[in-house]
Amino acid sequence: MEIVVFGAGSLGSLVGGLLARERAHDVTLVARRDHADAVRESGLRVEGELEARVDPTATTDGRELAADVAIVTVKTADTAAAAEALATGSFDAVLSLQNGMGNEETLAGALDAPVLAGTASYGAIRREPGVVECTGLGEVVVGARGGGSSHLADRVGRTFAAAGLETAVADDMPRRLWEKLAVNAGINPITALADVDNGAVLERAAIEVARVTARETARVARACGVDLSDRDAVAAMEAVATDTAANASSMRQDVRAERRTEIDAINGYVVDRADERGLEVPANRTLTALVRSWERARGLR
Ligand SMILES: NC(=O)C1=CN([C@@H]2O[C@H](COP(=O)(O)OP(=O)(O)OC[C@H]3O[C@@H](n4cnc5c(N)ncnc54)[C@H](OP(=O)(O)O)[C@@H]3O)[C@@H](O)[C@H]2O)C=CC1
Ligand SMILES: CC(C)(CO)C(=O)C(=O)O
Repeated sequence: MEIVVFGAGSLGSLVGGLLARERAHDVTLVARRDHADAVRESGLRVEGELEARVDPTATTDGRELAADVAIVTVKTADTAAAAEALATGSFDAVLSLQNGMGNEETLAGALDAPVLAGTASYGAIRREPGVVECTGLGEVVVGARGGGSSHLADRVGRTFAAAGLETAVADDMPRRLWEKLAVNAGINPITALADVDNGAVLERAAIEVARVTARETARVARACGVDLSDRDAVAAMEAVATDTAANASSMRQDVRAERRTEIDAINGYVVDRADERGLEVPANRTLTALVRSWERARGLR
């Protein structure tokens, strides 16, 4: 398969690197200049939980590309710009592996190609130009963004699995996206604001905040017509906090690097959907306000 990875930073370099192993697929990374130059000069090194040395094509120009599938791995604030660039190209399918909500809608609004939904629970950090570390093994889940079966999702899922990525094809993507949202809503802002590893969310008072946040998210999901119980949302959040106990969440990494976070697409999304339906979500509202204050104070919004 010909595969474009748009936004090859941490996750995109890991997924693109794994797909390029043994030249299984023809992978093009769309990356920033330093990373693209390093990959062109010396290839891409995957280290950590998985190891590989691969030679994908690398470019800084995401316009007018063509491939079987484009995988979008930019941060949520960059999705609209990614969609605009991808709209100049030609793809059989476009797949978002981003966290947060609204990415698929943004992509679908700008693109003629069908847009698939996805989640990734692999952990990745781009350590230096040309080098990405896999900080945790996980799974990629792909499926039709509205739920149901999809031949395209089956094809993309088979491609990922054949390249050795742990992959599932799901017919309940709306529920899975809301469950992942509950996980990120519970873990990310707490770890970012308290500057702690994911495992600390399970301790003392933090766990109550994380549980309430996940429950509120599940209630809003149900109001949006998605069958996610409070119990499943809390269980998913606690399982991920346990499995990734030693990880620094992506929002904590953003705060440490003084970058704008994905709060708008995570807790902020829960607040917006709750407001539309007259629901109270005080934990999500408080966490959103705190992270936004931090961003505002640094001129990031
Ligand atoms: N990292 C992880 O372990 C996981 C991440 N995710 C999700 O995946 C998404 C990506 O996260 P992550 O990989 O950590 O983020 P990164 O910031 O590491 O990667 C995104 C990369 O895309 C680059 N980029 C943005 N726009 C363009 C463009 N137009 N052309 C070329 N490059 C571009 C960014 O550059 P710049 O920074 O200069 O803008 C950055 O290098 C997020 O939604 C995150 O929540 C999900 C699961 C795990
Ligand atoms: C699953 C989790 C919480 C892992 O750190 C994540 O998705 C993130 O950090 O954004």
